[in-house]
Amino acid sequence: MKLLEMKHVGKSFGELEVLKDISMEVEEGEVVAIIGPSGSGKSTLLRCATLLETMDKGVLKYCGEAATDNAEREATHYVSRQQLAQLKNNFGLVFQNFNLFPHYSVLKNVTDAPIHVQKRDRDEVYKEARELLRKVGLAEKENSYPGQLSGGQQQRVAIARALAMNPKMLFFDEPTSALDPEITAGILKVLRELAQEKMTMVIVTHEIAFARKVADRVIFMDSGVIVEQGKPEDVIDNPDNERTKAFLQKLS
Ligand SMILES: Nc1ncnc2c1ncn2[C@@H]1O[C@H](COP(=O)(O)OP(=O)(O)OP(=O)(O)O)[C@@H](O)[C@H]1O
Repeated sequence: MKLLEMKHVGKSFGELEVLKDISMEVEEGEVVAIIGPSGSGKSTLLRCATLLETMDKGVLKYCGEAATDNAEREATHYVSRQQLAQLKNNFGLVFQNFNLFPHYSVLKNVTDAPIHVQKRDRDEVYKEARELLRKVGLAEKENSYPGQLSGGQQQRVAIARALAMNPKMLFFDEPTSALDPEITAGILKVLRELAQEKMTMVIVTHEIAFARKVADRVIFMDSGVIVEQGKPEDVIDNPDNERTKAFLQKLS
């Protein structure tokens, strides 16, 4: 089953055309890494996929259900606000800067939205949240505040918080770029465990080694288009396209 479909997506900021006729799909259970040079449109694509940015053109679907009501390639109209809120329940988001509530404890950061937004049973949410904190290796930290944690620990709280909403898929925007390599390994471990449990994930990353280790499929973007995509061993180790080759060579 396709959890995410984007067809012929276009997005400009003023004169700057940032996404040019992008089409991509994500299958249930797949881990997709999006790589590419700075300014190639990776974050904008992720922001369009997660309804943080409106597209100018194109179709967006979650689990076959349209978030846009337009015909392909015509101006985009999103479904109603209420439907949008429901569609947002399909996915969780993890950002580079963690976005935790500084005045909430770790446990409250994880439980707040399931209780107050999803209106789920309090006891059940607390039980699940403690299990999630154990899973990301932070069981001992439930009463700490974000400011008392390292960057890597904060990022693991952010992952637990996203998982607490029971999403069908998780989107990550540069989850490790604020972290040093040793701490990145801890995040990689958590993501690999999630991948083993068949959590569907889309990860925008600058880190090619990270993409290679975690992704089933790598998408290389340049200047607002998808230039090449496939298995990490093909796209990263054996790219077909000259632009991909040039990008990877520059990094090595
Ligand atoms: N809200 C905005 N208003 C105007 N221009 C924007 C906005 N958001 C992004 N851009 C521009 O769109 C282009 C693509 O940005 P985007 O952040 O999607 O690239 P990226 O591939 O994620 O880059 P990076 O790897 O540096 O994060 C850049 O030129 C950026 O300056």
